[in-house]
Amino acid sequence: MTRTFIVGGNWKMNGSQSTVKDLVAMLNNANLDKNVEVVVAPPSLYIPSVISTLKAGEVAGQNIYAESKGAFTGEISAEMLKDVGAKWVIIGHSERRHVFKEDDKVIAKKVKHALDVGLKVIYCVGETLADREGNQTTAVVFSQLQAVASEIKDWSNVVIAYEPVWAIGTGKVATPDQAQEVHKEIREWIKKNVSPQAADAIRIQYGGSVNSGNCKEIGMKPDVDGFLVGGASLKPEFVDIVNAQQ
Ligand SMILES: O=C[C@H](O)COP(=O)(O)O
Repeated sequence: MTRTFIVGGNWKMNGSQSTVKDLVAMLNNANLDKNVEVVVAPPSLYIPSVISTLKAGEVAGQNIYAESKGAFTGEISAEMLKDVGAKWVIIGHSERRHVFKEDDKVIAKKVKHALDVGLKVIYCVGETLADREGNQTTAVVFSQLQAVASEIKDWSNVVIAYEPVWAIGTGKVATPDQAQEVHKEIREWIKKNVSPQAADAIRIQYGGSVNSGNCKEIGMKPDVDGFLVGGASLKPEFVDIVNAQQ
């Protein structure tokens, strides 16, 4: 099966009204590869303005809370994202896991809730440097997948982002072979634990220090179906990353 390449730009907690406007204009004016799906995740406050101005792709939230509404100061819900027109949400990002101490249980609950509400999910998994050095990469990634598999059966609206924690924001990108090896293991896991059809269809992005210089080689690997880009998604080189498959 041909999987549509998908490139996400996670803007994290960066930008201002003016830089967000500039980024949207840059994307709208770029000649982006029509065969690549583009999703950008602005900070929540800027989501409505990006939705109303971006022509070049769809919009994601960077996080949600697992409940629909209520006394959860500071949080936003999947329903709210849906209400303002977002199509996607990123869940389980390494910064949510490590800075905000979200565990697999709450993350899995968020994935289920987002899918129930009708959002598509970019579900992030990945090992720390200590995990990798202790040969625990697949054990960690599989347990992150299992947590979600305990909550959902249908993975058709899920994209998996494999983001080794040691590669995020560090400039230490995984080699194409390292990325391929884990992506292949993830696909095998989906085959065994969900279904062969799901394994064939699911898209697996690589994230962690992706830039215009390294994306082509990683993107050529057979089990790499896109990227989740942080730092470089705030720069003009994001266009080169989207267009790297041409
Ligand atoms: O969500 C994106 C990842 O955390 C990657 O960030 P980075 O490209 O700045 O390393």
